[in-house]
Amino acid sequence: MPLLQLNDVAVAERLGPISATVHAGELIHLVGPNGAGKSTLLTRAAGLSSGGGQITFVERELNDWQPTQLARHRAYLSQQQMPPFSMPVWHYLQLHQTLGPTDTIMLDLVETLGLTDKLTRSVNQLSGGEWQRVRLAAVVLQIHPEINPQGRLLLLDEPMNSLDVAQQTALDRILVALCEAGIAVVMSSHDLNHSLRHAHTVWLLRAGKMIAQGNRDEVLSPQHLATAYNMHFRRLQIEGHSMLIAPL
Ligand SMILES: Nc1ncnc2c1ncn2[C@@H]1O[C@H](COP(=O)(O)OP(=O)(O)OP(=O)(O)O)[C@@H](O)[C@H]1O
Repeated sequence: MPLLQLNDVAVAERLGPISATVHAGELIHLVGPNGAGKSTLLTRAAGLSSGGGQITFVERELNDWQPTQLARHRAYLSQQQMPPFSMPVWHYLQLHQTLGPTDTIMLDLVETLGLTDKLTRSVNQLSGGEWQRVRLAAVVLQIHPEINPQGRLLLLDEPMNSLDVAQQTALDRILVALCEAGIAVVMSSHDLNHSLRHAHTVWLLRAGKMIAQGNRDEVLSPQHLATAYNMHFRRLQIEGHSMLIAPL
């Protein structure tokens, strides 16, 4: 039984119709050119925008969920925005925990994301990458299986934005651990080589339509990518890894 089922989902003329499924523990990368509809699809899947088609989440129509109940089951990270307020990092993180005594888990996560020395700093005095990591910690805490047994789904709009390579790797490890614990993750990305290496499933969008979905090796083929980006890609094998190169 899918965790999330999208049936002919559309948003005015901007998106769709798109049909796709998300299963527990699946790591899905949503890729495609600028304006393809990735953010629009994520807001629909998060229940934050409306439009045509039907979305079922945990066997119930998404429209039927109460916002507070939905917030216990899925977390959503929008694209980077600077904080419009002043508040210590630790306070911002505590606001996002829905259940139980959680300090140890919060501190572990904060350490993994390199934020331990930023806990008392105000969120509006962080660098762009530090604020992005605080926002990521907050949504991970919201659906963390050891804090919130109802957590099911994490939707992330370009989560790697502003993160250096070490922080990207730390986030990859966190996402793998969440998936192993049964959380499904759907994240948009512009880094095709990252998706080729880490995604379980790839959804490739262009102009609001899903042009391919499924196994990363099949979806991220030069043929599909040429359709999506109007560019010629080559796939090379380097030290056992498949890599995409777009010649100039
Ligand atoms: N609020 C809005 N009102 C009208 N059109 C919008 C709105 N937001 C986005 N669009 C349009 O919808 C289309 C899809 O936008 P969306 O932000 O979902 O794309 P995206 O794939 O996330 O792009 P990017 O990679 O640039 O972040 C684009 O043509 C965009 O201009």
